[in-house]
Amino acid sequence: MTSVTRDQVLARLREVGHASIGGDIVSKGLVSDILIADGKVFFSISVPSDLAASLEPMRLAAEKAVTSIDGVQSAMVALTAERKGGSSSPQPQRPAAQPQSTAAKPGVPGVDHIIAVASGKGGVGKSTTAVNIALGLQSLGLRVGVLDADIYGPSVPRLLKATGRLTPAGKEKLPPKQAYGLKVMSMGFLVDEETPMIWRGPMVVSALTQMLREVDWGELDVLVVDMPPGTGDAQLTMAQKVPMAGAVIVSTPQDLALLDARKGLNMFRKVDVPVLGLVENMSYFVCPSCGERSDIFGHGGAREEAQKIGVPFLGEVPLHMDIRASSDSGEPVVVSAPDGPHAEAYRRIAEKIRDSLAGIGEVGAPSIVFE
Ligand SMILES: Nc1ncnc2c1ncn2[C@@H]1O[C@H](COP(=O)(O)OP(=O)(O)OP(=O)(O)O)[C@@H](O)[C@H]1O
Repeated sequence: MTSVTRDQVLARLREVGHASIGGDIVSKGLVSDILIADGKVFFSISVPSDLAASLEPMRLAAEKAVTSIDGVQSAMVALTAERKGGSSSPQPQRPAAQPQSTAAKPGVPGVDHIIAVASGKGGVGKSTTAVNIALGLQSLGLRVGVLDADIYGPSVPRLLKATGRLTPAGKEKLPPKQAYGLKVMSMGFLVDEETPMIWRGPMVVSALTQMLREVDWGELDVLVVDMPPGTGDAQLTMAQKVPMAGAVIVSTPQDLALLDARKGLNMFRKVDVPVLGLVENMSYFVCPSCGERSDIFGHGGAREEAQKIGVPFLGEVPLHMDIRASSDSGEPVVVSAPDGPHAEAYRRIAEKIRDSLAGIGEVGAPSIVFE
């Protein structure tokens, strides 16, 4: 396959412009975050947010121009309001300064509720919790999708045994993969594992908005977004840009993790996304042979923390070999052992989430505009 270069991409993009920006997008310095991986090209065009809707034809023209380069299989282009240059991560717009448009565009047509599953730090079992909650919601009769927004280490493909690649084809919306009845989309389906991490940071917001808008999600009651771990700029920007109905924070009982979880909570509060509650993962350990329970991390911290800060406690999930083994083999415990106690724990959490979503309705979702 012919390898595509950044210069080729820029040369072709010099042919794309719009009267409202007064020239072509390259000369105006509007193109950033160019990522070329395996014949696929991703990049952002920075535009004033109030012009984003009218510049959609320009975005499509840019996509088409790049797709016509020999060796390019597909192009994904995002219009962003971020400035080119500066730090490697997108600069969050402070919520206080950000007007909430009353003429918000619908987030994802056909998707009733988007919920984020987040954690203050990595390795607390956020992705495992996200997929099991998604399956729990599905077992309650809801139509559910999973969007893996953890572009630094997408683990949903492995957790749901949904591997392989997806190739965007021109204007057609990308069909999500299917796993255990869930519709699934992950950056892992689009980008090579070797894609350097340094390229992924700036892509996080544009990649997510593309995965939301350019994937054929169909009709869904709930789309569960597995957020990247942490509470940095990328997460904050994402929480601002995705029209989320609510967030679920996953934490282990360790104090440190709880401090981190509090950061996660504050992040969503800053951008007016309701926190649906806290899940305590790896809450306690039950010895498989003797049945004795050990609170190895100091059990109960999340419940107390939830009470203290006034958010619902959604439930606890034990540290158990079966949860780990089923996750790691791509058969989450809710489907591999649906009658067991762990599946029951996730279903109970899912019930609480379903009930609080019913309370929020569509009216309560923040009106956040895609840029
Ligand atoms: N309740 C549990 N009991 C036993 N193992 C668990 C449990 N929850 C998660 N794990 C295991 O912990 C590891 C990390 O889980 P997972 O990938 O879900 O975490 P994460 O917070 O999403 O991590 P990262 O921040 O790296 O994306 C996995 O091997 C998973 O199987």
